[in-house]
Amino acid sequence: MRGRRTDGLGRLFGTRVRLLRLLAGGGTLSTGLLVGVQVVRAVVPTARALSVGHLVAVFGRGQLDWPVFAAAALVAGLFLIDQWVWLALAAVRPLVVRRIDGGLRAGLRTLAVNLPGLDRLESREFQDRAARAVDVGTGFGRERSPGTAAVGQLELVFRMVSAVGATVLLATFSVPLAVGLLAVSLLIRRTLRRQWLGIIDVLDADTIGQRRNYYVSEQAVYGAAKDVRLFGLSDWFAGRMRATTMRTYGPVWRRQLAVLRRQWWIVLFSVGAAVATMAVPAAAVFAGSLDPAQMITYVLAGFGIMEIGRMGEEAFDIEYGLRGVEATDELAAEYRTTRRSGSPTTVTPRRPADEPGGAPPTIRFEEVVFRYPGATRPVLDGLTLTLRPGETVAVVGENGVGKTTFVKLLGGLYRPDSGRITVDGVDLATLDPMAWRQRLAVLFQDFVRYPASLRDNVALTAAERVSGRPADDDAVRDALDRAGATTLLADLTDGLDTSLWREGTGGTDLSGGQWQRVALARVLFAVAAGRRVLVLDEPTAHLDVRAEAEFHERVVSRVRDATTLLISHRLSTVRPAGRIILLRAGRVAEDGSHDDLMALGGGYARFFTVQAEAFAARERG
Ligand SMILES: Nc1ncnc2c1ncn2[C@@H]1O[C@H](COP(=O)(O)OP(=O)(O)OP(=O)(O)O)[C@@H](O)[C@H]1O
Repeated sequence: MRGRRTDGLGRLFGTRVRLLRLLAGGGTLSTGLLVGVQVVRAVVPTARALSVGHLVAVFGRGQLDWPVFAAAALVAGLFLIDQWVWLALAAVRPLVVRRIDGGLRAGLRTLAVNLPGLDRLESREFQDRAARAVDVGTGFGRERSPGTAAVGQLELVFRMVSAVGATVLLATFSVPLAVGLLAVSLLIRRTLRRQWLGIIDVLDADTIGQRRNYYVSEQAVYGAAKDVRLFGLSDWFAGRMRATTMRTYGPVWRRQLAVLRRQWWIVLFSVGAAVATMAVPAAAVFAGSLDPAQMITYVLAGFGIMEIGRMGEEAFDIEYGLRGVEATDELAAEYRTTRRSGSPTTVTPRRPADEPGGAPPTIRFEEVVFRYPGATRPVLDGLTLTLRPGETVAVVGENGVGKTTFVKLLGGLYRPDSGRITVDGVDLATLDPMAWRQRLAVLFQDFVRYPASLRDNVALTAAERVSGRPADDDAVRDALDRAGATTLLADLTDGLDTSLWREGTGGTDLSGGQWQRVALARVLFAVAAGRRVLVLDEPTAHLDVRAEAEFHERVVSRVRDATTLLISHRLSTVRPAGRIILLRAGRVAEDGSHDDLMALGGGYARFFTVQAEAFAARERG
């Protein structure tokens, strides 16, 4: 809970102005229309009070002439306008809201994409803020976002204008009554706001609610669909959902009950204000100082003032959406600070890396130490290693020893805590990260299955090859062929144009092994496009035995002019590599050819023997 409401008036005013400024992002025409509608809504109550009073006055003359009809038409017209503005509001409001939210999200997207490393992106702080910034908070069945907050603020401004207009009108009869009614109404509003908005703090502090959505949608419907059916997990999911719903809404319901119990004095004040609104003008009529027509005008003006005491939805819109605006501002400010301070995630362009297509570089890890944020132990702990241009190096080691982490550091996705990584003698930290990455082609263990055509799935990661012109289909076919996906291509009815997005229209899906071949073709295409460091993290994990056996011959040995880094637990993938490195405890424990390491009789030899025995046993069995 942040206690924003106890902050000073200056800050409150500042945030309100910030919300109004957001309206500029809603588009000139739509925002202009919205303002127009709000002006009409603000004017209607006072105009209605005057027009009804006027109608009664002209009616009282006892003649059915044109002034009577004109006054009646005015009252009816105002009634109709009041109805129509709602229609206009329903059309324009969402447009303005979407535009404001879209603009803020686009800014956030740019910010996230431009953060060069993953460390900031993965930090809990960043993720909390990003989640808050794009949260549409459907807690009370109504969307709340920065856009709705800005529009709500505009609505509130005009509700105030409307109340002030009614106050001025009533003040022509009685200043104390007008000012008193306005003061009581504002007090009621302030109290209601304080009472009800506490609920937003309860919802806001709730991260379990987000997990609730996880049980309902993401996992239950798609990701875990097979498990749910095969293991009969639907009751488990439903139970988790019920439990998290109770944890989320239990406190909210208790808070709502507590607020309702405290409404008695608000009722008293409201009834008192309503009685005064009617009794004071009525007394003046009895005293002969006011005629009945004027009395109606002033009574209606009084009720017009009291309208501001009603806390509309806009108060929730403002308060909830403000959290998104604040989170967006905090992210933007933090990003600016990061740029200025030149911290490890700075995006300031530095020395250009060599262009793609040159010779493979010499890469050195010098005493590199790296620990994930929040982790107790370093994953890499004094890693020293040189990758010479054009060599094929296999990296092996137990699960979790840090092989993928090593690749992430090589890609500049994280920076070492100490030590350094050099590229042809130049510290990687001083290179332009984007340019450096254009020299790498990395197939991660958890490669991405892009919802796009087969052609795009292969060609899109070498954007420098295809940007501005259509992908070279021969090069795409060649990459697919080398990845062993020729049969797959032949089987697809639309060839390279086949959409691999099953959820999309006419799309198809592939098996795990087929996807792996497509992902492999992607990095081979990138190497053919000039990338000079090829990294293959478990590239044979999904392949069948024959494809695995052919892998070195078909794929690795045909890679020219690039350094190849192979990470695998499979001996047939690792063994033919010219050099094998065993990682242990965050450093290089063994380094040499297969024969060297077998002769050493250390960890690699044990790893090899266990696998070879298991394989032989399988063959015998
Ligand atoms: N983003 C992350 N944040 C925190 N810890 C992480 C993160 N990614 C990996 N780790 C931890 O770092 C360690 C090394 O992980 P890494 O993925 O590099 O291992 P690996 O050697 O590639 O393992 P495997 O053989 O199972 O693929 C593990 O203990 C893992 O839990």
